[in-house]
Amino acid sequence: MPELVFHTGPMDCGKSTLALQLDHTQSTHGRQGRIFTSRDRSGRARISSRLGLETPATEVDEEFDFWTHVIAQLVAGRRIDYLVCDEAQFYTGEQVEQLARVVDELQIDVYTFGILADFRTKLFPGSQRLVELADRVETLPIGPLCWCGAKGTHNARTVNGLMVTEGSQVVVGDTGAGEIRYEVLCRAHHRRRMTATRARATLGEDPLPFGE
Ligand SMILES: Nc1ncnc2c1ncn2[C@@H]1O[C@H](COP(=O)(O)OP(=O)(O)O)[C@@H](O)[C@H]1O
Ligand SMILES: Cc1cn([C@H]2C[C@H](O)[C@@H](COP(=O)(O)O)O2)c(=O)[nH]c1=O
Repeated sequence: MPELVFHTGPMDCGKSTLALQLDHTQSTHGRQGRIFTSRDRSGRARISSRLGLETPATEVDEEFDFWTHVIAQLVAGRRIDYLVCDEAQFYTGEQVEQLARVVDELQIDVYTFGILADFRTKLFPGSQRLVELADRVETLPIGPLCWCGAKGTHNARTVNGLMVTEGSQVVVGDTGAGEIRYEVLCRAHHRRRMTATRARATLGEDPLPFGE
């Protein structure tokens, strides 16, 4: 049975890497896929992984229609067995519904990848619709750690080093350096706005995971 699968986890847990691995495995076994992304960090229409792998992808903007796109390819005589869809948190609810229709009516597997929630812990619309419609939601097994050593579960946004809880839902960025950056924290430290920088300033150079 074809499936709509949502692979999710916080930033930097290996989603894009898994998307590329999945495409590689499927294509080396003779299956024909199509690759999509939306607002990749690289600034180009590509799936790019922090491990260094990348591959061209079709950019999904707000106007993009998966159903029309796939039908056009099939009508032109091209075969499609599966779709790989990265940064799916940025898709609209309607686009996720189109993906579900592609699975149900065209018997095409759809593998989606994206973060669940934004820096305010609110679900992205695309992710919410995927949780509602997917046949399976898979959480990646390995993820980043909070500075305290606990499992990193929540995405924090920092502006000039300070964690913020207001602003646009979408600001493309990375977990490395930069004026606006992201840091994955455990829930307790996200709730207390205790980033690694703040922990160092408050608790000393080598903060222990207790008593802040
Ligand atoms: N040099 C490296 N060697 C091994 N793993 C790495 C290296 N650089 C990054 N990673 C791993 O790559 C993963 C991030 O991959 P990526 O696919 O970009 O994540 P996501 O799409 O979830 O943001 C992390 O698990 C990180 O530990
Ligand atoms: C938390 C959060 C993230 N984003 C952006 C930042 C990145 O460009 C992507 C996530 O990419 P990754 O491959 O999972 O690392 O989402 C955002 O726009 N708003 C947010 O709140």
